[in-house]
Amino acid sequence: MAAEQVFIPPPSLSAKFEGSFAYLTVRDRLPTILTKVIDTIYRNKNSFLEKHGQVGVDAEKRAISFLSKMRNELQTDKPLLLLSDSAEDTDAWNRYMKRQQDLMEDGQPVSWFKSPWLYVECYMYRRIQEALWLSPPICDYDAFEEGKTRSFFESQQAIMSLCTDLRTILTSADTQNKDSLFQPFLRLLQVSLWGNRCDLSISAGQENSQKTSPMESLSDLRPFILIDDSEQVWSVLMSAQRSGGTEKTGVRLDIILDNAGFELLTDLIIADFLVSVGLAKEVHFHGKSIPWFVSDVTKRDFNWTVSQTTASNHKHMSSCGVQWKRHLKNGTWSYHDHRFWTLPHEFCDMPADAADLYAALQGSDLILFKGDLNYRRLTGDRAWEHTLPFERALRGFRPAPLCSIRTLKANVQVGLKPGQAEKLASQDADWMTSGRYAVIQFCGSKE
Ligand SMILES: O=P(O)(O)OC[C@@]1(O)O[C@H](CO)[C@@H](O)[C@@H]1O
Ligand SMILES: [Mn+2]
Repeated sequence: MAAEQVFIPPPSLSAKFEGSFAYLTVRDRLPTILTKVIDTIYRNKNSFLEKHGQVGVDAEKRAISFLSKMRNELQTDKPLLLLSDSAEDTDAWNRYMKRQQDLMEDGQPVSWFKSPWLYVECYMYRRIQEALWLSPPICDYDAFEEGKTRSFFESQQAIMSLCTDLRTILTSADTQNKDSLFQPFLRLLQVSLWGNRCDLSISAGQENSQKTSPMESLSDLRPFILIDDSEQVWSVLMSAQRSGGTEKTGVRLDIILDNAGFELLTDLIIADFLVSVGLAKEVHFHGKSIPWFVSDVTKRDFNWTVSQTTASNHKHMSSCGVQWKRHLKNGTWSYHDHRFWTLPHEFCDMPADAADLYAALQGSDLILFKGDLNYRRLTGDRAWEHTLPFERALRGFRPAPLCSIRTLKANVQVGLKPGQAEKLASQDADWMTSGRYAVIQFCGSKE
């Protein structure tokens, strides 16, 4: 194979690089998150007692002992351990550890500070789940639920104004003149983008809800969008219109969800808009099968959010909720939670390691990937040159036209113009990790 065809990607971000964002995350933020999980389980002792009797209290102690042991391993950079629960993905996790072990230099064991950041961070959340699965009868306890529901309740004003905006847009929408829908589309896409700032992992669980209506701040936030491929997303939506003909027009849209709370509302809002005006004929939502990165959406969060919205005494919120329940009931909307979304793999591994999911996504016309962790997995969480084209960083992960909708909270970013990163770094040292900047970054289907 000619030399230029051998494409060796740069190293994975890792805590082995002292002082790096990965290092600070593994040293400080992950132990903080883990301690909050332990405290939450401890505070729920009485409810476990009421619900399960003494076995519930024994289970609480058992889970806390597993988690405290893991925290010590993390803080003293011990080797990662094979998973010992017998879940559907246990073998996949343990095979992945072997893969990572084979990549370690000098035969060092895989460990918290020496292995790739993406791997060890995902591994921590899966070990939290292992601690609960090994502690019946509290196996299905979600230690992050309080934070996720609080984020929903404390974003009520923003949610109400967003639902009101949607009803206003739909009341005045001229669905026969699709071009007239471009501006509302742009606004709702940016609302969904900025909804990604409300994530409880970057805040290590600190309250991080949306207080004001995002619609009013879009123009102020516009300069912070470093890449804006909204028009390319729009042209994918319009192409389905032109080939619409007589049958039901609109794309099949897949949204790879990120955070519960306000961000999930923004995703449901734009999905409802696209279906209601005929730009999408079906929407597949993809969430997580276990609690993940503190605030990521699980099936329970998804269903709870739709029900809460429906039950609201705010008329526009409740009418949105009623409509969303209708979409779910008639199959226009569907929810999926494939295991791959809570594995540590880079997305370029999906064709080999989750061929069924990759094949399913190939049936999509447009895939929206929400958030920072999805961006890290799309690009492999590697120290790429900032000007590398996005499709190169995807390394063959091209199931369908896709777009990352992401606020920057980790130091990986590609597809920038020459000089753009240098200018940003001169203005704002932590431009890649503060969440102040964002991208709407598109990659079309393979030529
Ligand atoms: O995917 P999200 O919710 O936008 O962000 C996830 C995140 O907060 O967690 C990791 C840091 O702990 C980073 O990927 C990112 O900062
Ligand atoms: Mn998240």
